[in-house]
Amino acid sequence: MPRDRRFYESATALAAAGEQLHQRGWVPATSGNFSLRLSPTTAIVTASGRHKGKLGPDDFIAVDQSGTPLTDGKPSAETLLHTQLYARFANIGAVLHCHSVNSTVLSLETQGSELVLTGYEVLKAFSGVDSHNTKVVLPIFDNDQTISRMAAKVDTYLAAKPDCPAYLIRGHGVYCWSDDLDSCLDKLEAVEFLLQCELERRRLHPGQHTGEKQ
Ligand SMILES: CSC[C@@H](O)[C@@H](O)C(=O)COP(=O)(O)O
Ligand SMILES: [Zn+2]
Repeated sequence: MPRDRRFYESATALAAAGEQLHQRGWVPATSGNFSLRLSPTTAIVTASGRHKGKLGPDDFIAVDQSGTPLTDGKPSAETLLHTQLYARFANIGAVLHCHSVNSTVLSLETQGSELVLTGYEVLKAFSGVDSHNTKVVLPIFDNDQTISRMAAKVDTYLAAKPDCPAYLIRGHGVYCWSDDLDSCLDKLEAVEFLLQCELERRRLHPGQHTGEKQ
């Protein structure tokens, strides 16, 4: 597949997003991966092992829906976690994966398989949520170096709960998706804000784990 104008425009947009996310401390030490949909069945994803705050045009690979590379290079080790979202949700155009301190610590400190968020005005940043009184659930999947196995668990969950706004991987980070890159960045910012609020509450009330389902 040739790297066309759409490929390079997408690469440029993702590189700028990576710089911003790195400045916020959400993609330390080459962690994280990003993608944008190129067509109904293809996407551009970050190359594996690159520093996500210093991405250049050669640090991106086009892949098909099964994660097979269509251009030269090695796509992210977690490509399948991106392509499965494009396959499941025909309307989405962007996926961001980050390793913030908040998502890493909170997913480790939460014993159950779900983090329940309620009472926060910022929940309204998620589509379909119109009140702070709503309960929004972020599932937490156990980390697994076999990505296909983790992707299967994520897919089963999302098939049952298609309104899920994002998910956490225990001790690892967060995956977030949306219509386009700008709205995905906004959503990620909302998720990170809410995770920080939950962590602060736990610091204020140690022993009282709020927002946690066993
Ligand atoms: C630097 S450790 C993080 C990796 O193991 C992985 O979780 C990650 O997010 C980046 O992997 P990558 O293959 O570069 O997309
Ligand atoms: Zn990761």
